[in-house]
Amino acid sequence: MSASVRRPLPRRFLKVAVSRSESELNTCRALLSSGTLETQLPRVSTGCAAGAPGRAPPGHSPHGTAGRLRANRDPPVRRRTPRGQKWQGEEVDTSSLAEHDTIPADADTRVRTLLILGASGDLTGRLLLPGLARLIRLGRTDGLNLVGAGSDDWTDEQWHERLDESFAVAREKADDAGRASLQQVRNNSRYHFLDVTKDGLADLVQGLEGPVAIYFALPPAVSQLACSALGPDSLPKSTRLVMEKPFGTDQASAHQLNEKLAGLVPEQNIHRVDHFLGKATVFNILGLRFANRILEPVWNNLHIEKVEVIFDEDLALENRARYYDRAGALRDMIQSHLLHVMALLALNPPSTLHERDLRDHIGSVLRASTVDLDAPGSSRRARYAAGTIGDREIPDYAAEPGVDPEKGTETLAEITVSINNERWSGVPFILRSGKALGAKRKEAVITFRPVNHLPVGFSGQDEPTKLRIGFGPDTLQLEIDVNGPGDIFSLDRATLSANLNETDLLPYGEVIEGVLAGDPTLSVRGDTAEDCWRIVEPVLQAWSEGRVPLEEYPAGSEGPTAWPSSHGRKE
Ligand SMILES: NC(=O)C1=CN([C@@H]2O[C@H](COP(=O)(O)OP(=O)(O)OC[C@H]3O[C@@H](n4cnc5c(N)ncnc54)[C@H](OP(=O)(O)O)[C@@H]3O)[C@@H](O)[C@H]2O)C=CC1
Ligand SMILES: O=C1O[C@H](COP(=O)(O)O)[C@@H](O)[C@H](O)[C@H]1O
Repeated sequence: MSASVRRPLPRRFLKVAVSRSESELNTCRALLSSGTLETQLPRVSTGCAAGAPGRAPPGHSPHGTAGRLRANRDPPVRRRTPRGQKWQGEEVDTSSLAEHDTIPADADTRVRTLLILGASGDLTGRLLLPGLARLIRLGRTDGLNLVGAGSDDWTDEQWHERLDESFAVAREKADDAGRASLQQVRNNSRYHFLDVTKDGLADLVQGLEGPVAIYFALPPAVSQLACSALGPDSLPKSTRLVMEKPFGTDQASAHQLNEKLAGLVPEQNIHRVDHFLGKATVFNILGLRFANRILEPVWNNLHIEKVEVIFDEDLALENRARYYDRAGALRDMIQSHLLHVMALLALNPPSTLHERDLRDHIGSVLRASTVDLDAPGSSRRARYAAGTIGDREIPDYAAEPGVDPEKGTETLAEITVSINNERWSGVPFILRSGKALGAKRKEAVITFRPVNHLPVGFSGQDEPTKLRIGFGPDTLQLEIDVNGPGDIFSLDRATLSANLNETDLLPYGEVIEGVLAGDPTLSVRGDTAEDCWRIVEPVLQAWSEGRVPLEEYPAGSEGPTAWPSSHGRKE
């Protein structure tokens, strides 16, 4: 059985609006610093984008939730507001806002210049520039200047060639206006030859039209050196710093880096990138959970047996030995991305999708999370050997150029996380990711507990209800038991399927749009970045001490046969 449903993807950002006069805002700031905020702060307007889990008046929606989400786009209830634009909407009490949530003095905080460091690198060419190009094509970059910099002595012409290459797909799909915008950004863009680990970065930024966003598309160690080379107060406070993953190499170094960055600009202006937060389906977990009445009441340890977040790739090393052989699957994917997906699956309902509410809730889940190393199978690791994926011959990982086999880097990792709170105590969250697997499997699977009592008389297999949220293709599948076929007393399996809608942007485009608008909702907050390291560090320690064996699997297989998660794919 299969039913297909398509409906608009919720637009999901809530903004604190700048609808008060500057003098009122200054009063707010003064009250905040004097500590009298709670009783005296004037109420400022906020708005909720369509699809945020706000309340529609009873009877407002003729079509259930989807209708309500659509209705929310129309005044007078709420209007959809692109990120970074002003919102005139209903009033909410902002008395819980902490200092970092205050509205900046400069009402026009939109980034004017995007400076990409590492302009010749792989990330820039393959992911950043194509993500940006789509934003430009759709007219969502609003007079942005683009500047490239790097340690290659490139001319502007060479940089323009790179832009032409990376903008090509967007240009093909663009209308006349989109093509003109892409051409304008490209023609106006300049390249600077710069070793960012030495002096010169601050001077370059000072010479650009601000606010400037500096995107550190650099090897992590180089990014850290570049930040260390920047003296306190060397950058305008409105500067945005965009830090790629991995953020530090462990909890202590992430903490140090946080301190360093805090000396440069306010936390609100630091964007630690996790591009998974820019994936439509990942964020759609919130729409699914909080805009539908049926899920939240059963979304807890009374009804859920286990939660799996799986990201099996059929890609192998792809010439990334220099980075990957030092990182491995646990750091590359689980620490950097899957813990956040887990947090979105597990967080309590936030009051709004404002970054403060949302990131507080994400932080709270991660603070409660641990890996219990004493539990058997709480962490597993393996490395691929030679094999075949489709018609591709994959060499043994250990024999790949640039790999040091002695490092014992894992290409497949799995950990079981406990979220130690009232809602999730006792429910295992199994996070797994790996390379060179026979088939892509990118999904979260929520397995429900069996019914309390199955009426006697049914025949056949009673299987647990499962909800699968696919992260590419973006799908939703609910696997349930039904009667038949043929015999009404027998049980059979049915799957209700929906294709989830895509957004207009690529994940990196979503991330960049947040940066340009000064909205850190899709960025990892500093404390959370440290917590992600804290969760995995005991595992890394146990592995480095050889307490967990490094297993092997042939490239193209499902992973080690003894791992239960190697067999969970839906046929
Ligand atoms: N590539 C990917 O798919 C992904 C990458 N990332 C992250 O993005 C970041 C960049 O990765 P990636 O693009 O793959 O790395 P690359 O090695 O491909 O590119 C790094 C860039 O940094 C430049 N660079 C190195 N040292 C200096 C310096 N001292 N001053 C100025 N520029 C310098 C390099 O220039 P030169 O070549 O001249 O040395 C190059 O342009 C990393 O943090 C990575 O973890 C995150 C997700 C995916
Ligand atoms: O950050 C990373 O993500 C990719 C997977 O993300 P996707 O958006 O390409 O699906 C992964 O292949 C890579 O190893 C990792 O560094």
